[in-house]
Amino acid sequence: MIKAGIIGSTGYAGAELARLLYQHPEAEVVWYGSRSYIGEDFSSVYRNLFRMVDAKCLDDNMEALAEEADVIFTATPQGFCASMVNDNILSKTKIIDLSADFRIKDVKVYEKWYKIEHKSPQYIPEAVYGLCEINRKDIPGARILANPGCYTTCSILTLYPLVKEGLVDPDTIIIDAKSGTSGAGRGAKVANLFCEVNENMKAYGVTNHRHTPEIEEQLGYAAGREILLNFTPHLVPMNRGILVTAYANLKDGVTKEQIQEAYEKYYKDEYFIRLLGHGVCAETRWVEGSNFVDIGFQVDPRTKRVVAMGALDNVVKGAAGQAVQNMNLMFGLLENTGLQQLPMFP
Ligand SMILES: NC(=O)C1=CN([C@@H]2O[C@H](COP(=O)(O)OP(=O)(O)OC[C@H]3O[C@@H](n4cnc5c(N)ncnc54)[C@H](OP(=O)(O)O)[C@@H]3O)[C@@H](O)[C@H]2O)C=CC1
Ligand SMILES: CC(=O)N[C@@H](CCC(=O)OP(=O)(O)O)C(=O)O
Repeated sequence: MIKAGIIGSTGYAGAELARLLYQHPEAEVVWYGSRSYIGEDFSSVYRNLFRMVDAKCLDDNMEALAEEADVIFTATPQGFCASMVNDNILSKTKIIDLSADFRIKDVKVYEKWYKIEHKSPQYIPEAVYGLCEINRKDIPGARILANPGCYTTCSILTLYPLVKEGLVDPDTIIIDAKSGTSGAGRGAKVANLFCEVNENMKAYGVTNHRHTPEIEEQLGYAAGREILLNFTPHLVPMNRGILVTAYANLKDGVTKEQIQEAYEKYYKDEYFIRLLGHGVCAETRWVEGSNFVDIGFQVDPRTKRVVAMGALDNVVKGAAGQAVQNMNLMFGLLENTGLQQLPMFP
């Protein structure tokens, strides 16, 4: 059994990790880390796991946890993992970080967009960006695994084959994305109060959302050069779900058949990517609670653009599910072990 510790287990991403790992046949949680609930029953905070999890919340002492765990998940705010990681911890355990601390290779870019000083830039070069469908071969050997963001996972997977195959002009990409409110975490914030979110929709982070450089970096690797794009997130009154609608100019003569072929080339054998085909719109309700990403597209012959659409559950494939998928790869398990939950509906 893989012994797993969760730092930040009482947040939305951490609690989803607890749910998924409870159902995982090859892993057990040995540490439910928290900051505000130390000493309280984990299942009194998350009663969906009442009578399932019989454990008290512990602190966030990663040194002590490293003695017990084969892998530590840090489902904590930006900056926490980078401020804690050290050689001693890494000599004893692996880290899967759900924050952005090790996602961006250029520390100056991280510090500019996140507006915090990176406390351990020496570990950035070795960290592996854990977008399994694209970086699978690098994941098994990782000591520090940077789990991609929720918007970024959906945006990159939706556009990757089109950029990699040179079917679109990468300088024309516009990503319009929507997220359910759990994407903002459990911490109390006025902007996330019921009356602020319910019956409302709004864009935020326009031209400056911190996921922009992460998407640009990864799609830049696919394009073979630096790219700039527009990414506009929106908050919508749902609990879970990310929907990406991405636009790009097609290169001359590119057909919908070529686009379909590109998606199939990269994803036809991917368990977690469901290709919907031309003319089918991805919907968040069909992936809720699962680790699936649904991708559809439509070519507009009038404007010579493609509109590509992706949907995922932000706390599953966008966070905890992808983190477990990465753990499976790091420990030599089948990638979908413990991750075969079907989407729930209604
Ligand atoms: N929510 C989502 O959809 C996604 C989240 N992520 C990332 O996952 C991480 C966690 O996000 P999320 O679960 O939404 O956040 P939450 O605010 O819901 O939870 C944060 C967790 O971290 C703990 N925590 C808060 N501040 C500190 C601190 N200073 N030191 C140590 N622990 C602290 C909290 O403890 P306590 O509850 O005890 O106060 C809680 O367990 C973030 O980096 C986020 O960017 C990534 C993809 C998607
Ligand atoms: C709805 C909402 O507020 N979403 C968060 C992003 C989700 C997240 O947790 O960020 P990472 O994926 O980078 O870890 C935001 O826009 O800041």
